[in-house]
Amino acid sequence: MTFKLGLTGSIGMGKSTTAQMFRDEGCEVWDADAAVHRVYAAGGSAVGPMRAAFPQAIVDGAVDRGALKTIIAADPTALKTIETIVHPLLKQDRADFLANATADILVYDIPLLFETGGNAGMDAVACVSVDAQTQEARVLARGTMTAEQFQMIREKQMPDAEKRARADYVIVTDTLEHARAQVQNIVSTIRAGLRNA
Ligand SMILES: CC(C)(COP(=O)(O)OP(=O)(O)OC[C@H]1O[C@@H](n2cnc3c(N)ncnc32)[C@H](O)[C@@H]1O)[C@@H](O)C(=O)NCCC(=O)NCCS
Ligand SMILES: Nc1ncnc2c1ncn2[C@@H]1O[C@H](COP(=O)(O)OP(=O)(O)OP(=O)(O)O)[C@@H](O)[C@H]1O
Repeated sequence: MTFKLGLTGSIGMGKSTTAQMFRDEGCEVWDADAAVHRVYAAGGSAVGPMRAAFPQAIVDGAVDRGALKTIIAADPTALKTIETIVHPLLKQDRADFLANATADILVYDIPLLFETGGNAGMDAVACVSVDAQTQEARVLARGTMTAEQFQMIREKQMPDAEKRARADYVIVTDTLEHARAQVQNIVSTIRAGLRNA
């Protein structure tokens, strides 16, 4: 039997770092942000429809994320249009992952899991969380977004408190050691359940 665990959390809360910890425990991970990178790349399935909607976002045959962020900052409705184009294209990528997966626990790292109703297809959901100041400091330290761009993205996401309330597991990402211990606990609990199923 295969267990599907959704992994979600607001921007910069530590999803990617925590997803790697699940890989270290032998889980296989489908990463929605990485899938977006694949469809945006030259030759990717998003390039044609994105060119039609936002010609200025195409640079060297690929969707350019810097250009997209400028477009989103100038037009608050642009992100919705992008989602309408991109989200259906991720379905094939995700189906390919499932068809090739062999691990007992499959982790779906999806920032907008609750927002898109994707939690319905999961056996359980884990949410990464840390205090708002740490979240902002971590995102701005990456140097890929301005404070305004960060606030705009955060406002479009379900509040952290609501995500935590809806999740089966909350992983506090205050330190790497603490997060890893929580991941190991979750994996042990799920594997014990699989053995007894
Ligand atoms: C907004 C974009 C240009 C920012 O690119 P950038 O490389 O700076 O950031 P990255 O892609 O790593 O995303 C960082 C985080 O932003 C948040 N985020 C991204 N897209 C969205 C969105 N549509 N709504 C709310 N939050 C979002 C997530 O928490 C994500 O983990 C990019 O994320 C994008 O094109 N988003 C639209 C596609 C989408 O909906 N992706 C979400 C995964 S399903
Ligand atoms: N448990 C942790 N302890 C300390 N630092 C952490 C922890 N988890 C993540 N971080 C740090 O926080 C930053 C953001 O982490 P990460 O990229 O994993 O977040 P994310 O949720 O995937 O981000 P985004 O939603 O923007 O894609 C990184 O600099 C990472 O090193």
